[in-house]
Amino acid sequence: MDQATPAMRQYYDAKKECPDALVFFRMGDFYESFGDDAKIISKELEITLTNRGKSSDGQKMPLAGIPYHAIDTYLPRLIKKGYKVAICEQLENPKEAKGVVKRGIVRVVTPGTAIDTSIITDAANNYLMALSGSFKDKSSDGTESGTETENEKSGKKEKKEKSSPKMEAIAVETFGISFLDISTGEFVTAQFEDVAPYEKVMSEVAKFRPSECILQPNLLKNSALVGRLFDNKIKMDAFAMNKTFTAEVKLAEEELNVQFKTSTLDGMGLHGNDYAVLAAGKALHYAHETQMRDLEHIHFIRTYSTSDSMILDSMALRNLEIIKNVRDEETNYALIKILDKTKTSMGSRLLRNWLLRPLLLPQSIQNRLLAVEFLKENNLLRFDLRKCLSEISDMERLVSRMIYGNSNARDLISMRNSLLKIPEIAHLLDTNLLGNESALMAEIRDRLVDYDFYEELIELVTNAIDDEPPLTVREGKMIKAGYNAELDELRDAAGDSKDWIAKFQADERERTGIKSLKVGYNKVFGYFIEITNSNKDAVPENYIRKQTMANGERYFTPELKERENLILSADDRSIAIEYEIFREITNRVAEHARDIQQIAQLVAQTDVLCSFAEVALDNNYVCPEVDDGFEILIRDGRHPIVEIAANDAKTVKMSKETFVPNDTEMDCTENQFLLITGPNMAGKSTYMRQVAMIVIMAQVGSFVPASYAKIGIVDRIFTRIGAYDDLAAGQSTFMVEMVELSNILNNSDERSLILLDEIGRGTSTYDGYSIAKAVVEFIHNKDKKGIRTLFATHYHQLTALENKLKRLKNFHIAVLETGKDLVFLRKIIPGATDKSYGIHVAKLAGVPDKVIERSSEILRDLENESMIEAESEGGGDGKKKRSARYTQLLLVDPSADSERVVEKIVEKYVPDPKTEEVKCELSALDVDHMTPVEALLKLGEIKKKLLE
Ligand SMILES: Nc1ncnc2c1ncn2[C@@H]1O[C@H](COP(=O)(O)OP(=O)(O)OP(=O)(O)O)[C@@H](O)[C@H]1O
Repeated sequence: MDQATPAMRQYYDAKKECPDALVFFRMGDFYESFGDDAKIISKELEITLTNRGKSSDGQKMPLAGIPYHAIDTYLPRLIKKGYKVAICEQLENPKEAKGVVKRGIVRVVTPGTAIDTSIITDAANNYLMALSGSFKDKSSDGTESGTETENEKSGKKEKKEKSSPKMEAIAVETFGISFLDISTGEFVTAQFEDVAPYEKVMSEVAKFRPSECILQPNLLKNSALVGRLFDNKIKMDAFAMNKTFTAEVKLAEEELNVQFKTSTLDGMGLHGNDYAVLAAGKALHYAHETQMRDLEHIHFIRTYSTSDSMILDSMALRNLEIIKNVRDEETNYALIKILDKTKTSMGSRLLRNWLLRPLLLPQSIQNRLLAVEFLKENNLLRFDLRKCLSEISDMERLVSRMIYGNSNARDLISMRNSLLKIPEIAHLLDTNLLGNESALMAEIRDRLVDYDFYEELIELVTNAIDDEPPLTVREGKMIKAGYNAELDELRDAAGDSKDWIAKFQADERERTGIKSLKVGYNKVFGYFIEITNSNKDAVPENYIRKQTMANGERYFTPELKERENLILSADDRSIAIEYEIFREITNRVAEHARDIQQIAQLVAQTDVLCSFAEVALDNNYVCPEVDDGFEILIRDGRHPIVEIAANDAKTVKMSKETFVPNDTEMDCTENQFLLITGPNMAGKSTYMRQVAMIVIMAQVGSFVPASYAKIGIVDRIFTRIGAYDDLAAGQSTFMVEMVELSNILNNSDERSLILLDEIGRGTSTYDGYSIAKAVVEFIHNKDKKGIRTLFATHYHQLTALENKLKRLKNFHIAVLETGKDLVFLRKIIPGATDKSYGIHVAKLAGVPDKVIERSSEILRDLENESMIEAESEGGGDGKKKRSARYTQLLLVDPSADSERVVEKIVEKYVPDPKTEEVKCELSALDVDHMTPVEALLKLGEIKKKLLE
């Protein structure tokens, strides 16, 4: 290292300071990296690896360099792959004692702290997650391997949850979790106790979708937890715990107090919640460490609890396709995509937050619903509001960029234009709110009216910044004429200089007689006189050669050089002044960060509510009634996604059937447990999901796809749908099913809504059936009031339970057998069915005929042998009973609506005897051997027959 250049030494100093980061070292117009960093960068970015200088052991150093202006292209590629990058620049004080340019780390970029627009997407938050906790590892010797906890007795108690046996091996006793989005300033924290880590942590991860997680070191021993975080592509690292737990908590508390300018965290609901404090403190510390500046826009931390809103765990989010669809994990055909017609990124982010946290208080839900109703009814207002909203930029992120010093003059213009719209929105609301149509919209209006600071900012930016400023601050020409006297003088001088140059060119042409003589300028050579080769003989003696070209020479004169110095120093000076003014203005805006963030939230709310109104109109949704009761009444309910997908398919002329609406009637008395049977592909899962989605939409404050809906508050939705394994946690498909089931059985109560789809199908028929039956009985009898449950099954014998369990009702999805074909009616009707038509569906799916025929044969044998004995209730001949019940279900006793559908389908599909006869006659004709007259006579005969 002795032979290393000063630059190289500085590089290694930076590396020491940030050993886990790839260091990008600014050298002139390039960022360079050396050694192992260079090798990684060259490989990941596919750029050439060269060698430079010598390291301490005399070897050449690998070097990788990227042009500094290309950093925005290359950096995101590394960050998205999970790397941490330290950027080294020339520091403010450029000269060291011996005239060496001093460079050092100016910022560190990591996946969870990136603010660059090239890395993060507008419509989503970018969260850093911090996780602290103690856990008992009972899987080995039964000793606790977590941190010693002096404060375990303290803290807010979450709803106690029982962990499943498998989970106990890694049961967390207490943990703190914090999420920080430094691009918007959003900061939240929570503490949970006595929970199974998978469910709680993973459901928070599913909601916040952090890009990076810093963990208390002991948690890294929890391989199942780490495995799941890894599966979610989250960059993980341990945070430092250099002192005892108590001392670290104290430090975290101090850091938070300094940030929020408080002396105690009590007012923030953090008192005694040591793990939450530790997680929040570490997240904030990490943000400071990477950003290396004050983070004034983080001025508040919200302590939350999972019981503040409906609990939607990772399974519910996945199974109900709330944020992403199951097929390709994208937002297409996910509920969020259908509800999100927002005009601003802030609105889009808020909508996501609302959707992940449906409300529990009927009054708060009612407030949102009334606002949606008001906006839906006032078409002109909604149109005008949405027009205003579409002109508002992402104020949250703009103000953050100003705080980070990452903004440009265009950001100031965007901020000004956005602020200009605020009084317009307030005015629109004011003139349209005549009475008490919507308390929420009135509150938004009143709060918007209260702000007046922005008038001054609007004026400042309007007076100072050009309406179409350049992209980069250092290009100059962003400050308007007349704003700064010195700048105006310098610009005048530059203008004079232009005249001077023009005159100089004219004079020289005359003096030399060279008509093509030209005075030009470029960044490398400055001002020059260009003479073509054919005129070189006429060049005067006082011209000094500067550069040789292919077709001529470039010269300068002492006089031209003197003018050049004058012009360039004036340019430098004016750029410096412009930059100074720009900094002053962005600082002024940043001083109002807090107010701007609050305005941004009000704008976001207006945007989401307008979006709900728009969606309700477009899709014919209705306003649900929401109350504290236990009823769920839905008339003509539709699945919001399948309905849209069906319509989309129709518009592109793919044959997709029209969605068939269905009713739902649930309560905690007679219709607490709906046991749904029906053939494969009939629509059982779709129906169950649609009920849950309507409940979620209603509690979010959105209108719902139905003609009427009344929802008794649900505080948690449990789903057990579909089959998949969790190899990271060492669990088979059936094990996953049972772990989820145990979570449901242990933690559901009368306020829950449970969706169970084909419980027990992952094991032998006998085991599966036994489990399914026991589960039905358990849930039915669990709470005094009963738990609202939708249970789909192919174990038809379970339907006999209707006679035993008073709150259980059988329903089935009707189908119609027409000869060999099966028509899906998609209509749920009371009663049970006992056929799955699995072989029909297999045939539809293209399973070879041989297999289909053989399956039918086996099925016949099995039915004859009665492989699974029918429940003894009812007795009699199973087969006979089955077909009798089936016919009865289709043709007798369906609800009025069902009747209509059945009639329609029968009309369409059941063959008319007359038509059948004609068909037979037609197919028997040998047209090749008929004369035209015979054919015409036959046609007349057929026509007559049909008209009879
Ligand atoms: N009400 C409906 N209207 C129109 N199409 C529907 C309706 N319900 C379901 N479908 C269509 O039927 C398909 C199958 O539905 P679903 O998966 O709910 O059936 P299932 O009864 O749960 O089947 P399985 O028992 O095989 O799991 C859906 O993908 C959807 O396209």
